[in-house]
Amino acid sequence: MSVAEQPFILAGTQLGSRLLIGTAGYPNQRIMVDAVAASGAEIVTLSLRRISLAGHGSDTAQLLSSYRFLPNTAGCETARDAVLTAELAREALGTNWIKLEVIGDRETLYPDVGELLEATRQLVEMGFVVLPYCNDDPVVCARLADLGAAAVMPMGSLIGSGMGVANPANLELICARSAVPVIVDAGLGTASDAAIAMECGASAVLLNTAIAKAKDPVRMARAMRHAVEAGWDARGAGRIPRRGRAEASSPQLGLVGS
Ligand SMILES: CC(=O)[C@@H](O)[C@H](O)COP(=O)(O)O
Repeated sequence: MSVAEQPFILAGTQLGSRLLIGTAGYPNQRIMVDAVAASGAEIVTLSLRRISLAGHGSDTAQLLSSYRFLPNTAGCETARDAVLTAELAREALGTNWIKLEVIGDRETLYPDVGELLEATRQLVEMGFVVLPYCNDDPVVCARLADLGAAAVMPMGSLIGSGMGVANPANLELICARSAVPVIVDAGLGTASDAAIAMECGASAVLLNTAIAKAKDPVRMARAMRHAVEAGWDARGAGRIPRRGRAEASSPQLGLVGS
């Protein structure tokens, strides 16, 4: 079944696209808007720091008003900060969906797992739809799902690194076990990385830098759209097993001399 035929259900909402994209770091707003359109994404992330709370000017939220917003708690380092940021985002954007980032290390931007679990617990209790960015660790992902996260968002690799899916074996394990959708978030650098994430069994991918910092962001957004669809279809189609020997792809029987 192709992407178009099989809907993606996230927190009870049916979505046609399995690509979520970030809105930061584009050369200018026009390119950002065109890239978002080319990606086919329905959900865009917004950092609260970039939303105009004053409600004037062509801020990012106004330009993207036809999309579903996923505010994120980028820059938060404690559960307390993240909960406060989520409450402000709900007020500013009128959505209870939140991409939860609680960073534990400023150099690697790795999550602080303890604070992340605590923030998830509190936000779920407060009625938020929580989508936590987390380590590619099956135990952490299971704990987040147990706490009521609507999806888990394990890292492909370090945010902004473009290193792709650093640990496909972990990702396959997470996808095979997860009770909630798995959205691979961060580190994807090009279209093949997005396809690999989907082939590992992810329900969707979230990315920003690979598109925003590409030489041609609109073209890369289109490539990502196709890659996510191709990866989903390939996963559904079932890949052939890897073999350490050749096997003729054309039948040999009946050939003269065989
Ligand atoms: C947009 C967003 O939410 C980022 O914080 C996210 O983690 C994306 O990472 P990349 O920029 O590596 O795609």
